[in-house]
Amino acid sequence: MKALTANKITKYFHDPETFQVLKDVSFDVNKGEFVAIVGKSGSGKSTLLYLLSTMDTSYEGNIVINDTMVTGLTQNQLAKFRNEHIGFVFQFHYLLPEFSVLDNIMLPALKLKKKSKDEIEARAMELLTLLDIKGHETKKASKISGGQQQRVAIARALINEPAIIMGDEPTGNLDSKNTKIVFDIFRQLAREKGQTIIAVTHDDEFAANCDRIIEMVDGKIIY
Ligand SMILES: Nc1ncnc2c1ncn2[C@@H]1O[C@H](COP(=O)(O)OP(=O)(O)OP(=O)(O)O)[C@@H](O)[C@H]1O
Repeated sequence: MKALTANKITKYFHDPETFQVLKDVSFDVNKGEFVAIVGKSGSGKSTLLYLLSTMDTSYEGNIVINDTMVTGLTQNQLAKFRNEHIGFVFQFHYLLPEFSVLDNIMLPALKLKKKSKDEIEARAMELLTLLDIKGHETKKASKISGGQQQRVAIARALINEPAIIMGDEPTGNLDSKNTKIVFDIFRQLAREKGQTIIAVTHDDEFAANCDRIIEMVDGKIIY
């Protein structure tokens, strides 16, 4: 079963001059697959992930996620779709700095309103334990280290049990011990819960242990 299909994705940037950043990119990702996107700096990985995550809607081609054609949806429809189906871990994790670690993790689930506040808090505490950040839950997000913030962003991405988790260098700020913790969590989510993981990474070992590697060169998939 397909979790995501990208069909003939082409994108241009026009500043300072017109430049084709993605060239007719097509691929599928299966449900429960753990995929790494690799390639040299500037090859278009982050741009592609940004489109797949539905945050950027200016491209040609189309994207289907969980049987929904997301290309063409309105911004309101996309915001709702993202909160329900996609978890994000981006390089700049966009935590709310003045909110506590716990509130940051709980927020997407409180917005979704599918579970009670107590259930959401219990799940957030489980994630804190899993990611080895328990004990920091009442601190402001701005008052913990970069690596801890990264793990809070991962917990936040997982709270709604999204069908797809997308990460741009999800382990970029982490030491090898925490990289392994995060990798193992992703591995387990894909195997046991059928969640699909798509991660842009520069970490060769991380990529080599994924189910599949998608390699980009100059805006095209070559492998
Ligand atoms: N907003 C933008 N306007 C114009 N050009 C851009 C913009 N964002 C990215 N680019 C250019 O598009 C190309 C691809 O960028 P992208 O960030 O997708 O690469 P990447 O493979 O993710 O690189 P890295 O591994 O360094 O993160 C680069 O040449 C970059 O300079």
